[in-house]
Amino acid sequence: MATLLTPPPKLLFSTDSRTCCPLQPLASSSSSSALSSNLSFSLSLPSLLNTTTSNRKRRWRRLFCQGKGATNGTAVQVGQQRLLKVPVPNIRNFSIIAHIDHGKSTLADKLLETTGTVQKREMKDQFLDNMDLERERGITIKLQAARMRYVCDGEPYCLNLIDTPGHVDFSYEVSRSLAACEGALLVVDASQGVEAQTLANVYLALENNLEIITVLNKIDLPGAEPDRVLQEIEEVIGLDCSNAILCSAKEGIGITDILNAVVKRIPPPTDTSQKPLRALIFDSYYDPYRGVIVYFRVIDGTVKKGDRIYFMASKKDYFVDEIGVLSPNQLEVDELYAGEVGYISASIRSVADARVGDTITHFSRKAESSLPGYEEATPMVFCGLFPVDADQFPELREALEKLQLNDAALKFEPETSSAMGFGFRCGFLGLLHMEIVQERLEREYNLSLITTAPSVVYRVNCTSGETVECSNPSALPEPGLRRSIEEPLVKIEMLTPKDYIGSLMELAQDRRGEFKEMKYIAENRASLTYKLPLAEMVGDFFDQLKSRSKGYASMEYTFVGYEESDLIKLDIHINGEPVEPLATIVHKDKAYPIGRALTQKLKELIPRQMFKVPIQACIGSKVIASEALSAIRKDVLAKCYGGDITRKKKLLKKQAEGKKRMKAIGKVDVPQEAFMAVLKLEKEVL
Ligand SMILES: Nc1nc2c(ncn2[C@@H]2O[C@H](COP(=O)(O)OP(=O)(O)OP(=O)(O)O)[C@@H](O)[C@H]2O)c(=O)[nH]1
Repeated sequence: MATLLTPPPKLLFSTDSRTCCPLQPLASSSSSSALSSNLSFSLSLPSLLNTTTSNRKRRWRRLFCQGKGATNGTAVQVGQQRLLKVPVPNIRNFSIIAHIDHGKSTLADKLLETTGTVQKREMKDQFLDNMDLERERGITIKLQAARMRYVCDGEPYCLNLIDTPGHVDFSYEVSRSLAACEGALLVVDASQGVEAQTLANVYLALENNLEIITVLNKIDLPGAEPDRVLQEIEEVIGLDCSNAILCSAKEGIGITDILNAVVKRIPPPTDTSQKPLRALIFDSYYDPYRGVIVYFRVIDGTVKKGDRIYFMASKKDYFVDEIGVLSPNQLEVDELYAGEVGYISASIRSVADARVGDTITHFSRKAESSLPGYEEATPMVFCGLFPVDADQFPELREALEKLQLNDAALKFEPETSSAMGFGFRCGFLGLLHMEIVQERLEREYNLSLITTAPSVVYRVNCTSGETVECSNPSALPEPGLRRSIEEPLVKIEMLTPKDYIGSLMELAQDRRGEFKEMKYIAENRASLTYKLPLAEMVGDFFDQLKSRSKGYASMEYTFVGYEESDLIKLDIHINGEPVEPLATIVHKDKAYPIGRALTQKLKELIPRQMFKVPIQACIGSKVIASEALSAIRKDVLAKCYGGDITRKKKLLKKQAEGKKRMKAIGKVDVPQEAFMAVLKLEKEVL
């Protein structure tokens, strides 16, 4: 067994990136059939390190046996370059763009399978969706890339596929991965047609001057209407659909047509290997053994192992420890050239140092300018995270620090709350990002958490002329110190069948939406555009949109800036004392209904005390809603049956005085369930 665990001969892999496809078993001739055979040796050392020992043994054994079989006569000539040359004109870099659930990941899987990049027995659904969470939710959260080999008209090609996340929260990542490509497959569900994110993603692709190949997916479904949907694409997006490809990713129909179209219609990268290095980072993740692994596309120049590289936005420099391609497992090579896609490991400590969109260049021969489009991650949605068990605070800190290594967009700072103890105020890109982080904390780090209602970042213009950003109502400057408050706004586009237009307009108007435009994009479908405060959207807007349209409407939003608004801080006082964790920033017009709902809910949830407890919603010192929790009363008259009335009055007076004293010194403990229930209510009402 020990022999099986010795590393495989490195010669099994070519070390020239231009010829970096793994060695192929040498069939009787070097014909294209040999070239198109499956990648038997697509394992790299790093990918093996990521597997369990028994898995590793099994994989080594397979590799070893295959290698042995090969040297025994039929297949591989180890050590000689018997490999496919892939010159730059034979490289195609493309991405798949689609609305959520239109079949992007399924199609990516089929492409990998058809090109033999992943063998059928290794195939599990959504191969590129690595995280458990992604598989369970059926959505792509992190980007993945894969290098495929395909022979078209006897000519071998290297196709680099970059899978993109489909959710609006990650549109920056989508835009960067598109910037790394020359073309894109636009996948549209033949039964559903154009949806909000189809449009948003197409616009991103057009901005990046990509060649777009239209693919109608799910034509196997009985409800598929390819002709109608093609017409819709032509009318709404303005793309010529005469050469659109009909496909069923599930049934494997039309997959070779797609691969041929990628080769024939998407232009190859331009060969700018002589220029100083410029490589665009389109993804990065943290590996506990090797530090950050950066996925990038070389735009100009070349990069090789041992080079000293420089990140132009983070201004940090590193030596390249390892460089390779993704096939889709990491496969080490010596050098990568302009036009190619690969990964680098350079002992980088945190993904924040190698952010998506940053440009890699050589330390000694820096490029004149960085690649355009880099943006810092700005969290848009904030919430407080508190451990249910206060002892878990250090674990929560550690878990957040670890997650942050892998997620440059996650921001957090410690927060203390009288009701919930020690916790963190965390910033996220959007609601899905927030849910993912919460779920990963609970699942991967075994923490049980209380989450406060999500809020947004307000800009407070103070009387001193200073502007402060505030995401926490309790940190809002006093009314006397602030001149105005600005809130973030988004432009939201909803695509809906015409039957639900009224109901969605009502929803947007209820949420302080400002109507912008309505257009019919097809006979039965309309697009509604509103300008809406982000704070109104972070609640249950998306759920409401789905339930009011029976699931048929879709939406997409973009941040459009800050605007001054009539916002106030709504405080909750219990027994005359303000309870900070229950304070919220709300629009003046909504303060009354929210105040009423909160006080009523608290009345139900706080246990009765020995004295009367007023529960009030206040704006500054003005009470706008009030409820009273009646006191638990001991029947002090029980024992004086038939007694004199003055005796009874005396007893009642004494009781009333006692209660008054109790009230003055009494403290009401608001139970944790009350906080949680109120936070839930806040999410619903806001
Ligand atoms: N009938 C049928 N179902 C399909 C086809 N392609 C995908 N599906 C199904 O559609 C659902 C969504 O597919 P995914 O590949 O996860 O969609 P996606 O676009 O990657 O979704 P996100 O990662 O969330 O953006 C899955 O249940 C697939 O099995 C197809 O050609 N025919």
